[in-house]
Amino acid sequence: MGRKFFVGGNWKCNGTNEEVKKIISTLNAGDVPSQDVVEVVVSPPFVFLPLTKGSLRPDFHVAAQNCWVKKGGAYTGEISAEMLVNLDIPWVILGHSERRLILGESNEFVGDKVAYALSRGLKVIACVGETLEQRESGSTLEVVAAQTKAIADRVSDWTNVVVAYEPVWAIGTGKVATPAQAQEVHAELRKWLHANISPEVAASTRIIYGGSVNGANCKELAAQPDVDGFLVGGASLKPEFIDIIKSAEVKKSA
Ligand SMILES: O=C[C@H](O)COP(=O)(O)O
Repeated sequence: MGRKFFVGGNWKCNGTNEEVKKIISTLNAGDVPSQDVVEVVVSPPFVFLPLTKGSLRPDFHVAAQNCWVKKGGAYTGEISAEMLVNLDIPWVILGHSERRLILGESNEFVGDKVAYALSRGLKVIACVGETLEQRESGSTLEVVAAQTKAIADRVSDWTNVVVAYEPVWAIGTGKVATPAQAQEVHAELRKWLHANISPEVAASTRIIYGGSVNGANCKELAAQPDVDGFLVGGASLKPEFIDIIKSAEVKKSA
């Protein structure tokens, strides 16, 4: 089953109103492959979601960077899945390592969030990935399997899930995983999905890579058989994001 290349841009906690408008106009002017070749989703901070949704080209989609774990209510500072649905925001990023590590989101909490967001009709970019310490101690696969299992325990339909493998040591550090390192973990994750969910889910679920992806390293990473796209942080704020989207062409010609 063909997996459409997926490029997500996670703007994280960056941008002013003016800067966001500038990023959007750069994206809108970008010459990129068609939607048949690549799915593009950008994720501004919550406050810029309406502006982004309202002015972004129609072939690019929008994601929130997080949402609450259950129905909204007395949860000060949170944004519910229902609110995102109400604003017609189709995607949400969940389990980003910055939320796991800085805000203490556990595997189970992330799993609950993924299940709830899917139940409300959102599509989810679910992030997994090991720290440097975990990699150096040889527990990378164990860590990403446990993170994925917590989601799998709560989710039966994977149609609307994209898994983002983001080694924490590569995020925002300029220290990108080598294509071989990324391929190794992606292949293992796919094997895990095959053994623990189904061959169909393993074959159809997109596993994207995140961590210091830029215009210069994206093509080599995209050429790896189990790399189905990217979740881009820093470079998604820059014009080179267009080059990263274009790396989808590598897959087309593969
Ligand atoms: O969500 C995106 C990742 O955290 C990657 O961030 P980065 O491209 O700035 O390393």
